[in-house]
Amino acid sequence: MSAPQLPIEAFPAWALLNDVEFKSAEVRSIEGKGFGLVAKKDIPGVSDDSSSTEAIIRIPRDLVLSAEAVEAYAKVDQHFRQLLEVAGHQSTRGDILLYLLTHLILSKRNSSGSKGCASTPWTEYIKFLPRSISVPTMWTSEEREFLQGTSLESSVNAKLSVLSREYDELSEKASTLPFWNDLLSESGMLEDWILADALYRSRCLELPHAGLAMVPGLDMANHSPKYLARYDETPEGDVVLLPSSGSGVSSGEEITISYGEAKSAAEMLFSYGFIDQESGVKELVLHLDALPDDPLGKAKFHIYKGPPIARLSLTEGNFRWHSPLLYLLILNEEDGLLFRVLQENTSGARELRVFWQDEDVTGQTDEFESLIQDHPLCQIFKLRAVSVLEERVTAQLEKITAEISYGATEQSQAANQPRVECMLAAEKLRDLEAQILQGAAAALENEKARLLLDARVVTYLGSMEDTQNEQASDQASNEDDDFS
Ligand SMILES: C[S@@+](CC[C@H](N)C(=O)[O-])C[C@H]1O[C@@H](n2cnc3c(N)ncnc32)[C@H](O)[C@@H]1O
Repeated sequence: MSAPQLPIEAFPAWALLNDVEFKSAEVRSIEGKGFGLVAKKDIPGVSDDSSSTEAIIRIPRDLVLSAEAVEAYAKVDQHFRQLLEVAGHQSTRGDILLYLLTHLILSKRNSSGSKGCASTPWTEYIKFLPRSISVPTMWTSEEREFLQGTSLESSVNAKLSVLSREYDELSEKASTLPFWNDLLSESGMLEDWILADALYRSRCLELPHAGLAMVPGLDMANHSPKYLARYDETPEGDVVLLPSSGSGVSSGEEITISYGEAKSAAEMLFSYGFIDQESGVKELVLHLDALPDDPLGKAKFHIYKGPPIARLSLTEGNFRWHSPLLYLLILNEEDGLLFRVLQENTSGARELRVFWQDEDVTGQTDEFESLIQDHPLCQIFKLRAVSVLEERVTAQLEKITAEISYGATEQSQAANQPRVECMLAAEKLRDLEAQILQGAAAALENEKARLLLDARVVTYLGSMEDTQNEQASDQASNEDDDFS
């Protein structure tokens, strides 16, 4: 059974009952975006004295779903307290997800008349939230195939594996609690966990004091790069939505906020389920593997604690890349990179450590770009990094430009058919990423050509060639000897 929903017409009553002030905005349906906030009168812009700027909406502190609110709920509900004790306290996200899951379950059980956990304003509020969110973790497996060749192909599959593992761990930990054991064994619970994650990802924001949080009412605001409002916390901890510029908002206009100005198309689709047409951010993340036949590959991935990625960006035609890991991946033992397993004197535990030019750099594995700076072969190392990245970019470009068959058609709104909107979102991502990869391939080719002209690289490659020629002639004369 899926959790029941309330019509949005019931929202003003919920807001009134819970002291949420909607002074100059209301929730309305917005074409192609679900619900959104719309100005119900002209809203003046920010005045010079910002303390006199009137809030568009105000949400009392008690309704904000933050780490603090989860703890407070655990104090009033013993079932939730037990769940939090066995499976919570690992991250704010994890605790908020437990709260959302509890409230999704609660909203179903209340409607079927049985007892559950203590009700809160979120028990009703959660019924206004969508049950299907356009983030790719909620796409069907056929719809996810549209992402083939994009940077989201592997990330979405990896995220789904993590969600499934998280749910198994939760069920395992809660199996000692009869109340939760019964509930979590019901069918459809993994889907509710995936829904809770999608709700959190697409609606959570960072407040200056409360930290990561979900704010009912404010989370009805849609995103625009030309946003008209911003949120803040008052000294009392209430959350307010304020006009963000001097020009204010006209009556009937949609009141948008910014979900982050530097997010790439893939990040927007992954977290919010749409790609912002107007965004100028052209960025792409590529996952990196160990180089083929690198005997140190496993050790490098073990010791490197950052994400195994290369970040590519195109800004006004200028290409940049950033990948601390890549500089570690291209170094070898002959260059002066060494791994050692050391034993801790006190605990006896064994620990892997990495050395560069005999210096222990275990704590600096993301600093190899600067660690190699003074090395005589620095330009050679850079050439290796650029060549490896160019190969990775070319391989991705081949994948992304390969034909994929779209099962969706204009009539595909029929049950179980892949949805056209998923196909269109994936196509948009594919086009944007192909553009970035093409720009990257051309720029890396130029960077490689420039490095190949560097005097130190020319000397080094020349000396390598001489050595190879000598070895070849030695081998040839040995072979002559053999035949004589
Ligand atoms: C914080 S909620 C905003 C309220 C939401 N529209 C609703 O109906 O509940 C974020 C979600 O709104 C939608 N959204 C926000 N801004 C959008 C935009 N510019 N274009 C399309 N969808 C948008 C996306 O589905 C996103 O996951």
